[in-house]
Amino acid sequence: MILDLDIGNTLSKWRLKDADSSEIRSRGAVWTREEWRPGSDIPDLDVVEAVRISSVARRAVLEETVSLLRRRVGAVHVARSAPEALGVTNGYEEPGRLGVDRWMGTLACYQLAGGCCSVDCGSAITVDFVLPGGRHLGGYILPGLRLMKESLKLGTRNVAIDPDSEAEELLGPGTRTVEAVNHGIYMAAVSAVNRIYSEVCDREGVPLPMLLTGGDARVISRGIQVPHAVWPDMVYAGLEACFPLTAAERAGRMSGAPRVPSPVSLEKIRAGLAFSMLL
Ligand SMILES: Nc1ncnc2c1ncn2[C@@H]1O[C@H](COP(=O)(O)OP(=O)(O)O)[C@@H](O)[C@H]1O
Ligand SMILES: CC(C)(COP(=O)(O)O)[C@@H](O)C(=O)NCCC(=O)O
Ligand SMILES: [K+]
Repeated sequence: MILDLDIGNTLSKWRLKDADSSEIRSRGAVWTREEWRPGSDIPDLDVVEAVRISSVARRAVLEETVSLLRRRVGAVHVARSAPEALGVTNGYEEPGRLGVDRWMGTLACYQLAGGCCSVDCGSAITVDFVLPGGRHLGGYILPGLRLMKESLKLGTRNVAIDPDSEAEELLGPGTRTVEAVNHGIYMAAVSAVNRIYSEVCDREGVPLPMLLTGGDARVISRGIQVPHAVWPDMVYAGLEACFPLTAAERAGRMSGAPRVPSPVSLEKIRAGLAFSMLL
C-alpha cells in the first residue's frame, strides 16, 4: 500500500492506495494540531510500503511525522516547491516559498489541462495560474471561509456553511447574525475568485480551465460563474505526478481526475468584466 498525506493548516488528510491495482482503499482526516497515532488516526503502517507527503504545517510537525514514518516505512517521499517541475516554471521570486500544496495542485492541473487556474479552498483560499506552455504566474491568497468567520468573533465559528445550500440562497441578505455572516463571507470568497479569474484571463489574453479543490470546494463551486470542475484529490494527484509509483501513475493517469472543463471565450470573460465595472 501507498500512504499519501496532505497536511494542511486545519486538517491532515490521508489516503491508502493499492500499489498494484492503483485503487484507493481508504481515506480519512485528523485535525493537524493533534499528534499522529498510527493504527487509530491513520492506518496501520505495517501494510505501507511507501509514503508521499505534502505538508504546509509547521516544520516541526513535518519533521516529527517524517522521522516517525522513516522508522517504519521503506520509502518516504516529501514534496518540495521547486523552480521547475513537470514542464511548469514556478512564478515565485523565491520558488521554495510557494506553499507546496499550491505547487502540487498546480502541477496536477497542468498535467491534466495544460494552462489552468487552480483554486484550493482550505484554511486559506489560494488561486494560482499557469499559462499554456507552463509559465506559472504566481497567485492570490485570501482567508478561507472558516478563518473569515472566526475573525468576526460573532459566535458563528462552529456553524459551517451547508455545502448543499443553493448559491442564490447564500448570496441574498441574511436576516439573522449567523446567516448575515455566512452570506457575507460567502459573497467575499466567490466574488474574489470570479473577479481574479476574469482579471487574469483578460490580462493574459487567454481563457483557462478552472479546477477547484479543498474542504470548501463544493460550496464555493456553487458561486463560480465560469465553467470549472471540482477535483478533491488534486493535491494527491500532484504527489502521484511527482513520485509515480504504480503502473497507472507511470502512464500519467491521476486518480479522480475530472473531465477538463472547456472555458468560455475570452470575449465573454471580457464582456462580464466590463459589465461589472459599469455597475
Ligand atoms: N468536516 C469538516 N471539518 C473541518 N473543516 C471542514 C469540514 N467540512 C468543510 N470544512 C472546511 O474545510 C476547510 C479545511 O479544508 P482543507 O482543504 O482540509 O484545509 P487545509 O488544507 O487548510 O487543512 C475548513 O477551513 C472548513 O471551512
Ligand atoms: C497559503 C497556505 C497557507 C494555504 O494553506 P492551506 O489553506 O491549504 O492550509 C499555504 O499554501 C502556505 O503556507 N503557503 C506558503 C506561502 C505562499 O504560498 O506564498
Ligand atoms: K488552501
